[in-house]
Amino acid sequence: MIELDNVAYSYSGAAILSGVSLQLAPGSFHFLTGPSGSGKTTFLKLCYGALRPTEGQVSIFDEDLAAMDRDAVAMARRRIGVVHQDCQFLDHLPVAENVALPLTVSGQASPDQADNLRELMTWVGLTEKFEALPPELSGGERQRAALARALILSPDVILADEPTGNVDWEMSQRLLRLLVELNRMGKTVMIATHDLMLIRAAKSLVNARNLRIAGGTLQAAGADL
Ligand SMILES: Nc1ncnc2c1ncn2[C@@H]1O[C@H](COP(=O)(O)OP(=O)(O)OP(=O)(O)O)[C@@H](O)[C@H]1O
Repeated sequence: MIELDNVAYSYSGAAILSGVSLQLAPGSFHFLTGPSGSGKTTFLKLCYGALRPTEGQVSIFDEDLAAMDRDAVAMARRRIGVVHQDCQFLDHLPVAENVALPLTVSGQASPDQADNLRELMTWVGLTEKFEALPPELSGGERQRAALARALILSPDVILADEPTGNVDWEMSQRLLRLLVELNRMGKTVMIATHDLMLIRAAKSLVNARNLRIAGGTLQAAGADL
């Protein structure tokens, strides 16, 4: 689905990642850990074409990112749901409109999708929050709304950047169960997280591959997780 081959990335000459190779196979489940500032968000951005590698090759759904123009990247992005670390809501729009925003932006809003939106809001447990504004949500509600927005275009791949940041353990487990359920439906999932307890909790639910970024390279995470 997504493949990185010997990828390097630098911000204005400052090297962040080098020699990174990975295949995200259909239906796979990955955790990505690493110290703060090690490059997890950068790695996810390379996976969904928000950044182009300084060296090496990124392929998204079998297309070489280097050969894709903005429209082609935008089309591919519709198949990748991203849960951003900071949620990135428009605070003046009700939660349901924020969740539906990818539909509106991609010109796909239709009456059918109103049902889809309702179903999704129910699935993440936010039926009561349709009309609420984002600042009125709790941390866990924000994270679930961010997940719903990432799913509104029925993506094949879900990339979640700290989806359980700032929520309690019960909510973390609830979010994990939602992501595992999506994986059981056949979706490819990658979760970047600092939360090693979450990774341990996932062991009984899903056969995940655990990766770690350290010293600018991507490695298999140790058995100590
Ligand atoms: N737009 C940018 N311009 C310059 N440097 C950046 C930019 N974005 C990130 N960086 C730097 O790149 C490095 C990796 O950042 P990144 O956000 O990928 O790390 P992270 O592992 O996701 O961190 P955290 O766990 O704290 O979210 C950091 O040193 C960061 O300061």
